[in-house]
Amino acid sequence: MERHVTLGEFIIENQKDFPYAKGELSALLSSIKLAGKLVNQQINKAGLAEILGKIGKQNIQGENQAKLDLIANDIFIDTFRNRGEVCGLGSEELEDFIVFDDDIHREAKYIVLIDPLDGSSNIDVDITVGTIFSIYRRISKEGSPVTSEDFLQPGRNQVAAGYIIYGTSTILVYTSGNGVNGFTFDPGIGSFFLSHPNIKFPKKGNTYSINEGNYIHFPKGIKKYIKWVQELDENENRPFTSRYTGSLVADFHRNMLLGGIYLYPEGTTSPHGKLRLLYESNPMAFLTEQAGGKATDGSKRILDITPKELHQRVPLICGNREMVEKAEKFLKEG
Ligand SMILES: O=P(O)(O)OC[C@H]1O[C@](O)(COP(=O)(O)O)[C@@H](O)[C@@H]1O
Ligand SMILES: [Mg+2]
Ligand SMILES: [Mg+2]
Repeated sequence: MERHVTLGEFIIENQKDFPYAKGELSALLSSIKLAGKLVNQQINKAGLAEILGKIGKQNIQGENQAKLDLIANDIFIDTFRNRGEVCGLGSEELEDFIVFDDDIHREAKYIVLIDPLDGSSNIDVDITVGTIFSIYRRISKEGSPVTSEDFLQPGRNQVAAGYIIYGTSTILVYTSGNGVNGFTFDPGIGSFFLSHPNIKFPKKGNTYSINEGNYIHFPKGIKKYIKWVQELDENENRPFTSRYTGSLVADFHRNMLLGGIYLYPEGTTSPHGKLRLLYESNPMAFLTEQAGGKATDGSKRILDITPKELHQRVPLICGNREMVEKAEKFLKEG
């Protein structure tokens, strides 16, 4: 019988990829695995536990926070606070960075940025949502105060990134710079098992994911790209298929497995698009590149953008390399 590898075993087995590793990154990935299980449990019973709906308050982005946004946020903060791998955290649901300033955490090496619940508009209608995470090694010396510089590193410095998708099944997908792997949660056993080894974008894709409801606000190049994907050309498998769920994690996961492109461009009403660089675009860009795809803001590599603030937004175009380059070409021509 084929041996099913658990996520825990896989993390330990792959620790050897990190010459300086003393196990903290492995422990941190295990903390994320634990928090993911706790969030999954809440989501699965959301309709029964009166944790659907909004809390009647807005987060720093001006979005009405869902109860599950905060529940997921608290689960991750408590998990990191109770374990010693993280010295600082940034979250979509928190106005500012959190620094865990106590004897244990002050010596910790890692900074984590999270989108505790991605696709919040889909929570109450039972459509797939997710959690997105991004991990950096701090720049400041262990034991010294954590600075904003530790948080505002370019995406290319990420040591690991991934997401947990709470869909038909719950899957944790991550990279630590050595390919992308996916692990499916078996609720009967309570463990994640390797189900999607070494994920790569298929050679060709023919799915595009964009909120066409914003069409009038899009730059000319994006409007032209949408027209182009909808034209008939059997050689190029066009027209492409449109798929957009309103959950970045869900659209990204599908496009990475089946081939496709996700676009959230800038627009007249949102000059920098909607998605946040630190806890949405950077982790997805790291995964994209590790799976053989491309991720840009329309011209610049996402991972080379130097962040200026925690909730900074950037346009995101990511997916099959060929498809992204086509969109960039239309944008350049304008
Ligand atoms: O409704 P819109 O404007 O198309 O935005 C949908 C996009 O916004 C997001 O919901 C933003 O993420 P949050 O739900 O974490 O705020 C993405 O998941 C999704 O792709
Ligand atoms: Mg999000
Ligand atoms: Mg969110």
